[in-house]
Formats: sequence, structure tokens, C-alpha cells
Amino acid sequence: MANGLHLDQVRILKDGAPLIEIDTHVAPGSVLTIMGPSGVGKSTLLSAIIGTLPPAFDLQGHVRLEGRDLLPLPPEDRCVGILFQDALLFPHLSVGANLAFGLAQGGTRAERRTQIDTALAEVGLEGFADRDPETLSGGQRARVALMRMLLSEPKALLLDEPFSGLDAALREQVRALVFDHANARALPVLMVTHDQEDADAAGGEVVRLG
Ligand SMILES: Nc1ncnc2c1ncn2[C@@H]1O[C@H](COP(=O)(O)OP(=O)(O)OP(=O)(O)O)[C@@H](O)[C@H]1O
Repeated sequence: MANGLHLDQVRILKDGAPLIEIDTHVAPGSVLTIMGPSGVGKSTLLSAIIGTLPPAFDLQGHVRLEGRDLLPLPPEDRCVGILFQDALLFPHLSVGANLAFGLAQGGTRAERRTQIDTALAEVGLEGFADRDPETLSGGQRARVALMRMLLSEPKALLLDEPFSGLDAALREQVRALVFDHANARALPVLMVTHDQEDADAAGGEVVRLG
């Protein structure tokens, strides 16, 4: 079936030697969790999907998203959103300007401002548009990073240990928020984690590499 994210016989080689092999499908609105020891190639797999595979690696197989073959496309055309462990915001820009980076070009200034305000309200951050990212808590930064990514209207979401920098209570909250938003948009989600609780909370299939 064309829907969702397909990794068809994907093999990644490092300096010519096989590193990982994976053949799987993530349906819209579901989460596939990838676990495995450090260095096995989990982050490398995500970089292959977003189109930033370092030159030491070779990729074989196919990655398809909603029926489109991703590998020939440049990163900016792949429509894949990613969140990392550190919710990296541009420190010299306001929260609103950070969010504007996620927005497609076009629309009036007022329309863009409305989209930004609506996104902030969706995650309980009304009135935060003019704030300096440095003044936000870890959980607030994670929310802004989530909305910046979602404003770019991705068709799939990749998560690379995105909750591991947060303390336990916050981790649970942010995790639920990310999964809820992904589910509401019927996005296929591929999550890399070391944490069994993340995998349990995701509730989907778990693939163990290595
Ligand atoms: N840019 C790079 N150039 C060459 N080798 C790299 C590069 N990035 C990572 N590696 C190597 O590729 C292998 C896979 O790394 P990767 O970061 O994908 O592992 P991982 O499973 O995500 O590990 P961790 O759980 O520690 O994050 C490791 O041996 C790593 O040292």
C-alpha cells in the first residue's frame, strides 16, 4: 500500500561494510520504535531518510513516503520532520521568528502572525511569540520545536531521542503532546530511543537493531 512510510530493503553500509538492514512500513498515525545498542546506526538511518547521510555511508534500497520515492529528492523536498534530543531553537531569534522558519512562504504578514499565534495557543504558549528562546524552560522549548516542525506540514515525523533531555514528569507530558499531534495529523512516526517507557508509551511495533 502506498500510504505511510516504507523502508524497502534499506541497507546502510559504512566504509563498504554492512551496518544495518531494515525492511518495514509505518502506517499513517502509528509509531514504529527503533531500539538498539549505541553505535548500531539508528541516527544514521534517520539521516538517510531526511537526506543528510554523511559521505562515509552508502545507502541501498528504497524509502517511500505516501508513494513518493524520497531518495532522489533533496532534503528540503522530502516533507519529513525531525525532532532531536535538544530542542534546537535559533537563539538570536524570537519564538515567533523561530516558528516562522517552519512556515511555507506566502501569505500576508498578518496571516503568518495568525498561524504563529494559533500554533502557540495549541501548545498552551499564548503570548509567547515575542519571547527570547533563552527565557523558556526545557518543556516550553520542546513545544516550540514541535510546532515549528509541524508548521512545515511534514508528511512523516522522525524522533531521535527527543525526550531524553527532559525530567520524568515533563518527559511524559511532552511525549503525549508529540504523539497526540502526530496522531491528529495521521503522520507515520519513526522514533529512535533507548528508553523502554518511550516504546511502551508509543504502543506500536518495536524493531531492535544490532
Ligand atoms: N559522520 C560520520 N562519519 C563516519 N562515521 C560516522 C559518522 N556518524 C556516525 N558514524 C559512525 O557510524 C556508526 C553509527 O552511528 P549512529 O550515530 O548512527 O549510531 P546510533 O545507533 O544512533 O548510536 P547512539 O545510540 O549512541 O546515538 C557509529 O560507529 C558511528 O561512530
